[in-house]
Amino acid sequence: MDDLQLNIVSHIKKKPPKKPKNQQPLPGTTSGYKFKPKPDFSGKIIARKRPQNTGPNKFPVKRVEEPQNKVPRLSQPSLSKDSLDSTLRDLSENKGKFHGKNYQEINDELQINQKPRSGPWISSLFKNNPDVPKLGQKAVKPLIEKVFAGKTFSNLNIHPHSVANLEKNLNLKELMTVQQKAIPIILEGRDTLIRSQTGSGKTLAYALPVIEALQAIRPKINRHDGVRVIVVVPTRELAVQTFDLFVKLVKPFIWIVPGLLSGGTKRKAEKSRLRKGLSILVGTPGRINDHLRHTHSLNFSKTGCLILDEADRLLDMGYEKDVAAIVKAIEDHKKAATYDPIALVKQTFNTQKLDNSGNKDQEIDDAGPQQESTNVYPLTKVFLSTERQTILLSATLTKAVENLAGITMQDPVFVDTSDGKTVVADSIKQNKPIENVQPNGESPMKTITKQNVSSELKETSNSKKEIVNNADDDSDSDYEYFKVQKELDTKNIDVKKNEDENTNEEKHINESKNTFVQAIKTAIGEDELVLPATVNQTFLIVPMKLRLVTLCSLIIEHCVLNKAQHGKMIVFMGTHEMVDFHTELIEKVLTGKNGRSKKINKKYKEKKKSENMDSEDSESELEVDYEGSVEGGVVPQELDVFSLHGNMDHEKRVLTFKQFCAAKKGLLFCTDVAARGLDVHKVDLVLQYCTPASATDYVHRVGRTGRAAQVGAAVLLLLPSETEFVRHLEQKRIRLRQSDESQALDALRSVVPTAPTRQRAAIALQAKLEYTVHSSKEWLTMASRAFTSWVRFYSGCPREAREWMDARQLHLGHAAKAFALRETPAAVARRARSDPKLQKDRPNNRLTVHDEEEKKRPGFPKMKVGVFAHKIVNKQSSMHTASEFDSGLPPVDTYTRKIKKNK
Ligand SMILES: Nc1ncnc2c1ncn2[C@@H]1O[C@H](COP(=O)(O)OP(=O)(O)OP(=O)(O)O)[C@@H](O)[C@H]1O
Repeated sequence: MDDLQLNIVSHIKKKPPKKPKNQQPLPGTTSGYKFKPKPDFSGKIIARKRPQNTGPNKFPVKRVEEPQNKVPRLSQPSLSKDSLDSTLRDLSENKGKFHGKNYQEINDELQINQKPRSGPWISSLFKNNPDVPKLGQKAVKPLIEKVFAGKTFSNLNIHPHSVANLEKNLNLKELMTVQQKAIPIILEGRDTLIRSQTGSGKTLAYALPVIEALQAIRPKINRHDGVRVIVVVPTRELAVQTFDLFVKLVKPFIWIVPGLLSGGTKRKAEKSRLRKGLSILVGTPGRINDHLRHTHSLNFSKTGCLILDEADRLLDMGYEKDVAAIVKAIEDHKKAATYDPIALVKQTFNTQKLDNSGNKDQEIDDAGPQQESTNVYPLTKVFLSTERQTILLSATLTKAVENLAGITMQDPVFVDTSDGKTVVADSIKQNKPIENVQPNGESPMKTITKQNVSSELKETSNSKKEIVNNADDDSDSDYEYFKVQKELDTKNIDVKKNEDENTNEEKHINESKNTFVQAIKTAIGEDELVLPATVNQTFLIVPMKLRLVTLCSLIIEHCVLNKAQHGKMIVFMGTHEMVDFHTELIEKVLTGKNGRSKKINKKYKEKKKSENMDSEDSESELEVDYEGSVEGGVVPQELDVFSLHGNMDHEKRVLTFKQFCAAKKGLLFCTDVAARGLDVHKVDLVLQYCTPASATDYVHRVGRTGRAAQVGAAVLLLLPSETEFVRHLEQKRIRLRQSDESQALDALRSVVPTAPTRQRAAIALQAKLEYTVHSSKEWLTMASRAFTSWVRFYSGCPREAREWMDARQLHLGHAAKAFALRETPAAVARRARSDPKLQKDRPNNRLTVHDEEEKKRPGFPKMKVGVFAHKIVNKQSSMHTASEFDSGLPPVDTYTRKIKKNK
């Protein structure tokens, strides 16, 4: 890779390869070093081994006389016969170990003890890089969504206390488009599928009507009644954020109690919270399901509303089993509760009262006299019936969401807010009447069926059993069960329809159902994605070796030099190992602060600044910077660096998120775990350091900026081999502008003022980064781990993404440089293999995964992968999950076994 590498290699006695006699030298091969043509770099010749002081240098450097005591060269170990004998003895006695140390330890020691060569630092940073193509822009007209509706909350006819609370405590006055469209529909009690761009206020669009409907229930709801609303979100941070919003919204209605169940926290505390009772439950699917199995006080018999936020992500992440279990639990608990005649009579009585009066003064309230009148919404009646409303939301829809909608929703409405095709597609034109609960627990619709077509019902129940049995035989999954239920329901509706004299209405329903299906199909089929128009989207094509210095430059430019802005920046990376490594390295090198887990070699900490500081020679100035600034940083210490990924300790994760939200300036390195739903105030730059695996991921990552019509910027860092992704985005109507990569390093000159050019500044910074990484074994291990995880992530990307993420195009030697490593990829991989951390099993994001318990779970043992959607979705999903929680591949041993097998 470079000079240092060659020195290290020289220590390991290698057997010279056998040369066949009279062999002619290969073309492109000189006696000193070998050249090998690389197919990726369009005919360019790449030096595999760099010549040492041979040939003319592009940047002629002045050789400085080497002081004797400054940087000793590593001398070739001379082995006498005796020492060779003892070495061999040692090797045989210690099973491959050399003087009690294994090869890896010796190599690491060499790497750490390796001092920079005296004389000017010769860098290969700007050599042998592939050309950066200039991509022309295609004529793409992005879809635009109007964010604000131009109306106020008082236009919604909601409780005046809510309006006042929104205005005073949340500082929200004007309605957003999605809120204006969705809130009345949700209040009608209709199942709703909502698609609107990131940061467009979807959370409030469902939270507000749900609270409105709950506060209108009389007698007032009691926290011991059981959970009324369940909100399922894919990540813990989003759960915390959503819960916080509910807490703010229920302030005027203190009898409504929201609660949070998110993974990573103590189950005991959550259990006691559940025992006390919750009206609104916000949580991650795994944890909710966990409590369903272990906490008896969790009761869904009165749950009237199920909300699945970021529905596509929930399915992508492989949570379909958990979502199915939650839906099934609601239905089961509701069915079980219908056998309580007293509760039913009470419920029916209350519903009738609401129907008849709507006037609160006449109501009997257990909680005491009422102070004000309330509206009674159809959704309130849903809460008092055995019905359930389902709301699905996302900024991006997938086929899997359509399937989920088909299975879990009844007569749904589709709300899409993108301009030009704003739809509120209704599956029935008239509102579906909400049926009152009958004392026997059946809805009137079913009662009619019972009275009039008893034989039909017999047949139905037989067929129900039959189908359920079949489902048991075939696949025990809850989804199969729901599909069956759905079929039966449709059958019931058909029976009713046949009896209905009004055939015109039936036609009406069918037509409008088609409108809904059509609208969803169009939304998914057209494959068009919408991003806030206020986000300036650009991309930078940067050769592999320059990625790390470019990252530093962008951070300095944005978080340090840019005084006008708030300077909050999010950097998305592929794996959690990368996040950890970059957080520590950037913090150490740029700010000079020590991260949490570093145990830097004291020997190097005590290193003094170079004596050559005052030299006038610009080349040696670079040297000075390189040798002298390992201790301190290059930017002010105020820059706070945070990291967030799924492999972090829960408390640390939540704390980091809150700290980053509260910080005025800051830099967050994260995986895709932060890509969904997170609403961090005033993030003005999103940098995608690793290319996303899909256009959808791109949209959600970019969506962390430019929220609620604020201005933002998004930069996508691409390798020259990844440019196809820009075309892929253009097909989805996303337009990006190419930035000039030559200017991307400009900011570095401000931190290396002695450097005459930006290239020189980049070389100096790269040297500092490399020197830091090679200063201790911990650093080397961390860098190797990050490098290996990235290679695995890249080569394990979903098939669809291979169009732009082709692992065959990678130059791994260059990639190692982007992780500040000077070794060959093979040596890096060897170190990573010897790292015990990588031998561990992958975490799988589940709180309690007891195989035995899993087997006992009703419905799940025979769950088939891909029940929801076709196989590709599942394959992609495993990758999505991996990118968040892990390096992306199975544990090392499985991986190696696979490779061996393939060979
Ligand atoms: N009516 C409003 N007026 C002004 N700001 C609002 C309004 N409603 C919501 N917001 C703010 O808009 C921001 C984004 O809202 P929210 O997180 O609900 O967006 P979202 O559509 O769910 O985004 P994502 O798709 O990324 O999850 C929040 O900071 C929220 O406080």
